[in-house]
Amino acid sequence: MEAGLPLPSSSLSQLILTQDDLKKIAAYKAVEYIESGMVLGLGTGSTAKHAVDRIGKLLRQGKLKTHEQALSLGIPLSDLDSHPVVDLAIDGADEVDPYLNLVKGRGGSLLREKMVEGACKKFVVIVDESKLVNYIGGSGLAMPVEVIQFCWKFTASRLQNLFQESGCVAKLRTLGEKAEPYVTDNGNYIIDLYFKQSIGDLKAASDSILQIAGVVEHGMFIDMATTVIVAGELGLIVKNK
Ligand SMILES: O=C[C@H](O)[C@H](O)[C@H](O)COP(=O)(O)O
Repeated sequence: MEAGLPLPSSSLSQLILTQDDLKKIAAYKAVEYIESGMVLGLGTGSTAKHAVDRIGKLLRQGKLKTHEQALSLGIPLSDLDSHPVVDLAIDGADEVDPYLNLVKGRGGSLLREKMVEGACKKFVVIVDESKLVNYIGGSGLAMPVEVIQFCWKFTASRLQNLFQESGCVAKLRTLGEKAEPYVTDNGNYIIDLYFKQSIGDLKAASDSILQIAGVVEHGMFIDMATTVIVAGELGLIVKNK
């Protein structure tokens, strides 16, 4: 589907939609939350990309206005040093649980996103319905932990031991045939944790992970999302905290 604007929810079931179409529909819906002059936090990934494209287009059309010089897409860039309070962040996620807790970072970005999204007044998450899980880790896919390179095997083993009861397996994230370690935009490695069962209390799990020296940050975004927009075959669902 060539989506210009998202279709009304009732129309979605009459079309064959790809996963990328659903991501675009969720992203365009989130852009409706933006007002001129807001300080925005924009994430990375295939879903957030649609939101960034849409914002760029609206700026170029003059439908959203800013007071600053436009950069490549017409979106002026800043950082938390200059704008410590962000009005609205829009970003994708890898998992969303029923309480709107998230897993992020399967694309390699979690630390900077957590800093920005932790500083925002509203955090709107955009996902297609494949991202919904019953519990964090429930997809069977990775929960990433960013660690410093020094003695990463030691850190990985401590992480795995922490969640032994949940059948945790910790793996260094690698790239390509040579299996070179993936290096984050902060120069760190990522240890991906795979769980066979729920890890239970997420806050307690978070605290335990962060207490390990060598851990920089993890990909659980607990109690941070204020709204989650889910696009599925049957339409759009907006879940609010
Ligand atoms: O590491 C990447 C970010 O956390 C992304 O927001 C997350 O992986 C979701 O990406 P996508 O929208 O491509 O599924």
